[in-house]
Amino acid sequence: MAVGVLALQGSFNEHVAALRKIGVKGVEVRKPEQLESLSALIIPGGESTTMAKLAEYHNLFPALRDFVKMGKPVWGTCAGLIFLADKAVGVKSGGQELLGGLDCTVHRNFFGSQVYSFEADVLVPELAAKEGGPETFRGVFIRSPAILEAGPDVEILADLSVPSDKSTKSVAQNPEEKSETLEKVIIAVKQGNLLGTVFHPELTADTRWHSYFLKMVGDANMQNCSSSEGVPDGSQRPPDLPIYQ
Ligand SMILES: NC(=O)CC[C@H](N)C(=O)O
Repeated sequence: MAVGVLALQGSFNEHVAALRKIGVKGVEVRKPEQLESLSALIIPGGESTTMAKLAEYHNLFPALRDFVKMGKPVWGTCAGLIFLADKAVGVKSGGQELLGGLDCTVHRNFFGSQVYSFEADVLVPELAAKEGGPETFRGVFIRSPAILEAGPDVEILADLSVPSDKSTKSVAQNPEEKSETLEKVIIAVKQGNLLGTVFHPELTADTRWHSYFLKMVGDANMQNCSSSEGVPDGSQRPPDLPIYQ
């Protein structure tokens, strides 16, 4: 199985390293034709405006959009999630091109600028159920977006309570702070074969999100095999799944 990692800018090396830890080779993608042989793609965090400009420069938009439309699994982390969303607010003047596909509206810098980056333990029951380990995951939020709205087909995997005045400073300085006026913002979603996390699993030692995505890829491959003509026989077996450690 070949999993691509969009390698225009941002934390693509860290995703490749996380994949290697779970026995999967990540292929750095910089050209449209490289997508043809891939079964899945990770779009890393970084800076979504820059990523869009580079994708435009390398003529990647048509091939990336086709990849999403074909139903191949795609996981966007942070800037990658913004890129994958249908709609983004809080963007630079003049807007920015999005890949689209994920039926969400994201706020590009919901928590504020770099100084308001923070870490917090987030409860992700789905991840714990499928991958085991602790119920929480250490979320690294760097100039993080948040998902403001999600469409009816979007499954919410995790949310985070933040002060309802969106006082980014207090979230950043004390994410565990108890306040009476909290509101929940969505921070991880799944829509069919698309996965989005506003935080950076590739910057932690916990590879459960990568394993979770790889299972989505395995399931998608199985579906492709069983929906192909005839009764599956030995020759139609899905590609071998990665070795989980
Ligand atoms: N860490 C990140 O990926 C930050 C994303 C950033 N808010 C953007 O606009 O792209």
